[in-house]
Amino acid sequence: MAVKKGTLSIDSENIFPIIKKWVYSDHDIFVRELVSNGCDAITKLKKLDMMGEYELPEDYKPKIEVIVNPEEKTMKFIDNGLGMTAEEVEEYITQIAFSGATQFLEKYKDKTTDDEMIGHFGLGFYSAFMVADEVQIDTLSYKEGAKPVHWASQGGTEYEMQEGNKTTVGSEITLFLNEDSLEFANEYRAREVLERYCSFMPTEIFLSKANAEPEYDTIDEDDVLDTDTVVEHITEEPKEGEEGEPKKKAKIVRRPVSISDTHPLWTKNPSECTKDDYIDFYRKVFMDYKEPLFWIHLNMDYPFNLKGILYFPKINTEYDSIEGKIKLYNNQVFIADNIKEVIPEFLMVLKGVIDCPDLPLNVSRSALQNDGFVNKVADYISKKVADKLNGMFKTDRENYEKYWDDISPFIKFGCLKDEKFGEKMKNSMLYKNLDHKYMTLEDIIKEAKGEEADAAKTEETKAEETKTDAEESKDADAKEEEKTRIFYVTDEVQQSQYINMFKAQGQDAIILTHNIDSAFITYLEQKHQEVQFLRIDADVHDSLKDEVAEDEKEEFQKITDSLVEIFRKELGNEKLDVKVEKLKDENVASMAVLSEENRRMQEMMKMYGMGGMDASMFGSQATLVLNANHPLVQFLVANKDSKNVSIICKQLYDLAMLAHKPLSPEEMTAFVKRSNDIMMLLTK
Ligand SMILES: Nc1ncnc2c1ncn2[C@@H]1O[C@H](COP(=O)(O)OP(=O)(O)OP(=O)(O)O)[C@@H](O)[C@H]1O
Repeated sequence: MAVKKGTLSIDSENIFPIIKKWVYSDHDIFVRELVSNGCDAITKLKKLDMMGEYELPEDYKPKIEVIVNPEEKTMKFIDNGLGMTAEEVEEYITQIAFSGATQFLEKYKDKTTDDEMIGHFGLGFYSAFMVADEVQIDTLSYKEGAKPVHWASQGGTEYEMQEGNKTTVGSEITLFLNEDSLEFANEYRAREVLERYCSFMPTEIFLSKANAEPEYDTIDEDDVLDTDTVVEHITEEPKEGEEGEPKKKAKIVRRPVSISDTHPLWTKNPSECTKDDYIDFYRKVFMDYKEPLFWIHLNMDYPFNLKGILYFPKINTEYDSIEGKIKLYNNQVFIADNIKEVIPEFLMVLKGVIDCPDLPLNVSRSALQNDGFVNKVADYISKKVADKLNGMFKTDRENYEKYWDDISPFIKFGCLKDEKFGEKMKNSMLYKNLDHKYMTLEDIIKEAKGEEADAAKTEETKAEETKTDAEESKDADAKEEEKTRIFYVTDEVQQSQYINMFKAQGQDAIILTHNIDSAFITYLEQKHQEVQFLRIDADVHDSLKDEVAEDEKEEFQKITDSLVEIFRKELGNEKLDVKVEKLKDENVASMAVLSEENRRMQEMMKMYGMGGMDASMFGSQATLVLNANHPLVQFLVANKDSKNVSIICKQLYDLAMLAHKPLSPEEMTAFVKRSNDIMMLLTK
């Protein structure tokens, strides 16, 4: 064939995505593109064989070789696929964005059922020019009588093509790396990139360094395979003092190890995979020594093709980063990690692999976002996750409860982020109560209603007889609006005093200690208008106190007024909120409550960095609750002029606050000193 010169032609319709692709991609993706072209070429050749258009040699072993040569600054990609004729090179390579895959599929679409081709866009090959000054192709087509072709281009719009000297069917692409990209001629760097993109490609991939000294292994003679190259047979005599026959060994050229696992676990039928398979795969892919809690094997053919495995990792502490990793593949070719357009955001805390050949991944990410198909995929994934969790809730409650603390932050995040997921999960959400028993919201509402009814009953029966009709209908309206109050604990240690009081009265609360819970509580209140959540120190629950009898009310008011006055004076705070109650728990002299509304407001201010502002602008500080049943409080009422009044008031106040929130350093210092003073009194 005579030397032929020409000009690269550009299919202008497709130029736009090319530019985007250049802008959006990492430089090392050329490796993925060239290896996947080789895979495609092999797939095509196998198809031709299946269809009787070509006969593969008996010993055909599909493979891609990648050879780096640091001295010559080159990188080669060699495949034994179908190769190209000169016409094909011209058509597929020189016309950028005229993909041979589309034509191939078009031509054979009725004869082959599945579309396993990776490339569709006709752009990948040119990514080589991101790292190479010159690219050469040496190729020999499978077609009878085809002549080898040598093609070279220096990245401009010009190329040169002539007859080549390749003798085996397939293609060899040589990149003459540019000065900025010499790293890719380094074997370790090349391996790193290959492992990143090509670990699960459907063809075996072997990396080597040109002119490297061969490496050898010595193995038992019995283990030698036909494919091994034996360089020496060795007879090992038993060591001195050891009995036995001499051992027959063989020194062989080290067997090449493929970079790719051509049948990754996700491509298998879930019924064929064992627990160990899943765990091994997890460890290998995510380098995580911890065992995942459980997993979901996604396997869908219709209406789109999607396979994958999602793992729920163990999250040890609240401080562990809960960022997961979802690797996205397209026909076993790695595309990217954590593509948030495809994978619902809340699933990003999981680890896993998803292979979806139908995704339009060669377009820009912003286009993905609004793609209806992509949204469907995301919906499918989150539906599957919800199904799995609901299934566990119903049929494997024991394990579900065991995992709950680990998985609940993620599930709650999912509910907040994804309306449909929240809807699907709503009956499988668990809440831990004070006895660390897991309950559903329905159970809790029932329980809370029962408790409220009990507490109110005694009062009602007393007042019932004296009620007029008008009063009764008013009561009914109020009840309509009355919400079921659910108390919760955010810190079991800090709030232990309240917990004890609750427990003593057989009152329950739920434990919500994760960061996400405050947002989740608001979400629950929106979804369940009939309930209201109150932190355990937000109010004195009716069941914790005795009612003041009608005939004692006047006297009680007097006591209250005098206590308010004493405390305000002794603590030097005219605005101090003081409330007097007859608490059932006789061990509690004082406690603090902060209304739920005020506390949420203060927390919000803190979150938005407004901590320095005066909290009282948004509501009062905590209210001091004094137990009128407690002797210390009774002492104060009876002995207003005692010299110990001040010390008792301050100590009661600090003790109440201590169980409610951490004291400031100054408050703590004063508290410790005062405690010592009190002990000194005992010595007198
Ligand atoms: N190693 C190869 N063996 C045989 N044909 C090849 C090889 N590399 C490229 N081709 C041909 O050149 C065409 C263009 O390749 P290119 O990588 O530019 O695009 P693509 O693989 O079709 O699509 P994508 O942009 O998605 O990679 C291919 O469709 C194929 O027909």
